This record gives sequence, structure tokens and C-alpha cells, in this order.
Amino acid sequence: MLLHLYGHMIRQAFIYSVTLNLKSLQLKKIYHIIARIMSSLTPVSSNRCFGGYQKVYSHESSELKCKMNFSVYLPPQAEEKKVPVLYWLSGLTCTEQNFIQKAGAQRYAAEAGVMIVCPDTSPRGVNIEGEDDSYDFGSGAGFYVDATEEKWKNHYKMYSYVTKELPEIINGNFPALPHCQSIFGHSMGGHGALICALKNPGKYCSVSAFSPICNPMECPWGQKAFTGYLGKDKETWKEYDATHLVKKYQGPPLTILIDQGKDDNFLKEGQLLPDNFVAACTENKMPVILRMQETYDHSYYFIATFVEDHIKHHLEYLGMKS
Ligand SMILES: N[C@@H](CCC(=O)N[C@@H](CSC=O)C(=O)NCC(=O)O)C(=O)O
Repeated sequence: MLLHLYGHMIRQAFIYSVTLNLKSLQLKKIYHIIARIMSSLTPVSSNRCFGGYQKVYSHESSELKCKMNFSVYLPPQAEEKKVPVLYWLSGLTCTEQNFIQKAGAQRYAAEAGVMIVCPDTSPRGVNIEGEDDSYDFGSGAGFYVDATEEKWKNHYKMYSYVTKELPEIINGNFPALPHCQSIFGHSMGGHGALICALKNPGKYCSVSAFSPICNPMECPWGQKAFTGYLGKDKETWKEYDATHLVKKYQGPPLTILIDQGKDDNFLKEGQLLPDNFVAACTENKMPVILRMQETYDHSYYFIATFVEDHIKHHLEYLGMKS
């Protein structure tokens, strides 16, 4: 309790120091030491689900310098042995809750014996002016990049959080097979999953996405987010654009599965651009399966319909053929 109070005080002191532009190296070091001590997980909820447990935890994130929630589904098999891990990245406006409440994935994860981990979609409550002003930038819209712009870069490091800090926490605290992890997601999170896999060859056994924002450099959501987090130089954007990254991917074979609803309004508005991604995959001879689903939209009803297929896709590459 006392430790949490100290942690909170140090975090606030850090936020104020950044706000006042003091940028004290010592204060940053102190924050990291406290964050490490505080890396213990606080249980938020635990519910029995298909013979396993759906749990939510909070923790102090050293990358994001704030308190973060994540959810973890522990299948029944995790009581006996270590299991593979599937990371799910949600889209704009989501938290760690959307997928666990709406996708209905726990039944299939229990059958397959895989853990599913869902982080939140951005840092929360970090006192950056304007952070809560729009649904597609700031809170709930971290875009899974490490911001380089002065205003955002101290907290908005979702790329490092999901590829480094969170896996360390999962591997250190849960019965996870550390080299047996895959990643999938939806919309902003579908793109997040693609870039995490493409930027880290071999780290994830497989990747899949529902209605991903495939080419953020060329769509309004992506242009707004990349300008805000990465600045105006579009060369730097390429490091976080799946359509650019897939052209230069040289790692182990990766078969990418994408489901896209044909009645998705965001597809019609030009936010998702799957054809650009498929053309880039073809250019680099990358196997990609794009399934255009008649009459489906962008919602979690669509995700719930096809989530079993995605879990089966991952099982094949996690060495657990279904
Ligand atoms: N204007 C809408 C937009 C938010 C929205 O549709 N979010 C999607 C993801 S879109 C791309 O990343 C979503 O998953 N919403 C949560 C849900 O549970 O459906 C709005 O503000 O609602």
C-alpha cells in the first residue's frame, strides 16, 4: 500500500517535472527504479471462464510512465503446464475490455490451450494537454508507435510497451512459453499486430488481423496520428507503416491472415486500404490471405464470427496444429 503511494507520488512528480520542462535525468532514473520496484501486478478482476480464468491486472509501466491495465485469459491447461501466448491489440477507443467482453474468444482459447493477453490502447491520464480531445488521437489511440514528438514522447511508447515490456511481464508472472507467441488485432490494432511482426522477424510465430489500417501513411487516421506522434517528416513514418515494412521484410516465413468486411464503412471511407498491403506483399513474395467477407462490417460482431478461424491459424504456427 505504502509502496503504491510512493509510486504514485514519484509518478506525479515526474509528470510535473516534464510539464515544467525540468527534464531532470536524476528524476527519470528515480522513476525507472520505482517503476521496477512497482512492477508487481495488482489484480483488478478474476472470473471463471470455460474452465480457465479471465483476469485483469494493473501495473506501473516503465515505458509509458503511468498505470496500465491488461487482461489475460488463462486456459485450463495453464494450471498444469506452460502454454503459448496470443497477444491481441484493439482498435481506436478500446481498452483491455473490448475483446474479452465482445469477441467470444475464450471458448476457443480454452479448447486450444492458449493464453490471450490484451493491453490497453494508449497511456492513460498522463496530463498531456489535448490527450482526451479526440477519439482517433491521444487516449485510446496510441497507434502502437513510439512517439518522437516532444509533447508525446515521454509517455506514448506503445510499440515498446507491447513488444518488450508486456511480454517480459507475462513471461515473468504467468505460465507462458516465452518463445511461443503470436499476435493479432483489429483496425488500429490490426495494423499494430502487422508492424510488431514485420519489425521483429522471428519474435512472433504468426500474425493475423481483422480490418487493419493497412497503409496509415495514406489514410486520414494514420496521417493525423503519425503527424502528431512522429512529426512532419514522412520518411520516419515508413518505419511504422505495414505496407512499407512488408516490402522489405526478410525474416522467417510469415503467412499473414486478414479478414475484412465488405460492408465496413471505414473501408469505404479509405481508412483501411487492404489492396495497397496485398500489392506490397505480392511485390516481396510474402504469402497473404485476404478474405473479403460479404455483408460484414467493422464491429466486434464481425470479429466474433471469425475469431475461431484466427485462433486456428495461429495454432498451426505455434506448433499446435488444430
Ligand atoms: N467514431 C467511432 C469510432 C470508434 C470505432 O469504431 N472504434 C473501433 C475500432 S476503429 C479502428 O481502430 C472499435 O473497435 N470500437 C470499439 C467497439 O467495441 O466496437 C466511435 O467513437 O465510436
